[in-house]
Amino acid sequence: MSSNSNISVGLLGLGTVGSGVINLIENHQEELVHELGCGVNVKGVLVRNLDKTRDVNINPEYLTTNPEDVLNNPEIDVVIEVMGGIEEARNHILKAFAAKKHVVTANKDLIALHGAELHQAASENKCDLLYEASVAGGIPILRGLSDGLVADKIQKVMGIVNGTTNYILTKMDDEGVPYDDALKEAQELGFAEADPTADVEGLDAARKMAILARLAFSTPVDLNDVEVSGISDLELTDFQYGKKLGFTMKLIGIANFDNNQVEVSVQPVFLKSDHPLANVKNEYNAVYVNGEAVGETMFYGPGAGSLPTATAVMSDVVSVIKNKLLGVNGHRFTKPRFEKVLKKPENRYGQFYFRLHVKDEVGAFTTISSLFNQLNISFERILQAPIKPENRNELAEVIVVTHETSLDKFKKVLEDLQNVEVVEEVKSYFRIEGDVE
Ligand SMILES: NC(=O)C1=CN([C@@H]2O[C@H](COP(=O)(O)OP(=O)(O)OC[C@H]3O[C@@H](n4cnc5c(N)ncnc54)[C@H](OP(=O)(O)O)[C@@H]3O)[C@@H](O)[C@H]2O)C=CC1
Ligand SMILES: N[C@@H](CC=O)C(=O)O
Repeated sequence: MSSNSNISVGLLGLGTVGSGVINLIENHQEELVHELGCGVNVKGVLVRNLDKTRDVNINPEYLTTNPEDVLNNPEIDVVIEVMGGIEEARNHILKAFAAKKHVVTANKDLIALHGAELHQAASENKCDLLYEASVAGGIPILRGLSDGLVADKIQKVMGIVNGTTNYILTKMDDEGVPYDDALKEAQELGFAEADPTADVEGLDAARKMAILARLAFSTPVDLNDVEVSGISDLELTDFQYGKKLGFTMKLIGIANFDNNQVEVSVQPVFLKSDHPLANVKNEYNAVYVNGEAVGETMFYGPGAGSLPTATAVMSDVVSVIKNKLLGVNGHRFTKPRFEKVLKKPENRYGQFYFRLHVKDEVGAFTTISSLFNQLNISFERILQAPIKPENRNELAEVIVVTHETSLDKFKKVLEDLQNVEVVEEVKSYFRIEGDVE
């Protein structure tokens, strides 16, 4: 320990999250002292550009472009990685462990890909590795799973785990803001990743769902096991039909575990308007966790942004320091309990929405209905409208809302629709969620 009064931390990164961490350390020092019995100091901050104007109060002497000034600084006990990226961050963290420093990170890209390796390195060096901020920003969801619900058997985790896309979808749906403008706002507010493709294509949410599924189900889910689709090619027409049908569009992560089989996906989903997640707006996230004993729980809060994310980082820093002060190794990684078995499509169920462009001719509708009937997929709702008045006799837009069916039947009917002559084009299709169960 650097001294028996204050504890020193070093940061890798001083952007949106790093600045929030500095702010919290400065403005909540009394809370930290009360909780820990000592203060928390910052003794080194790695940045890329020393000349950048920073809106945080940091002694310029502590800024450096040399990672060794943090990783091998004998005064620093805890390294906080908030620089993002994968390879460099991974190397820095491995070096920090080798120098017997504990690590707190907000980096879901890294944990989703190299979590097992980093846990191993932490264990070998008797160091802590904590990453509460990596999933759902300011919501203490990882601690909720690993502490609060640790004695339960978790069956389902479902939620909105990306702030940027939720912000974009809310703006598009509620205010009709065009996609590009809404994305720009989310970037300006510091919610988006350095490359926002990861947000809008669903990859950021997929990384978080992989981390959640591993922790909730104790099975080694990989990023590759998560089926992903994003929001970048959504059309306003579907939002409009959604409104008519009482649905709200959200990017939803779904992870289920039953009979020791797992399924994890991230996709734009139509939520029925009474679904509790339908009213989670802007950068807010919410995660449902269903456990065998506890039943339904919901975790809700800001999923991105400087101070909310810094709160999660600092909760880990406080845990690590408490472990240090108590002289215990708080590294809580346990090997997965269950071998990974992915659920087969015939055992996965959902309700679906299709938007079809159909040739407006006699018998077309009967042909389409028969494709669904052959697979025993029944309809909950059907809407039909001409595409444009001048095309009245050529194409009609048909919206089909099915009852629940298996994923293999959904895939089969989708293929059949794409191959039948009366269907000019399958314009879009989405999963629908009615209940949390
Ligand atoms: N923004 C958010 O709301 C959330 C972000 N996260 C995660 O937190 C991490 C940080 O995100 P965020 O703060 O938004 O990112 P920013 O892009 O705002 O900040 C990154 C910081 O790291 C520094 N940096 C980046 N690469 C290097 C490098 N190679 N060498 C030295 N310094 C480097 C930058 O230096 P410089 O300032 O000189 O350019 C900058 O200070 C990411 O892993 C992100 O996924 C997690 C939850 C929420
Ligand atoms: N880009 C992420 C930041 C937090 O993890 C998001 O928008 O959720």
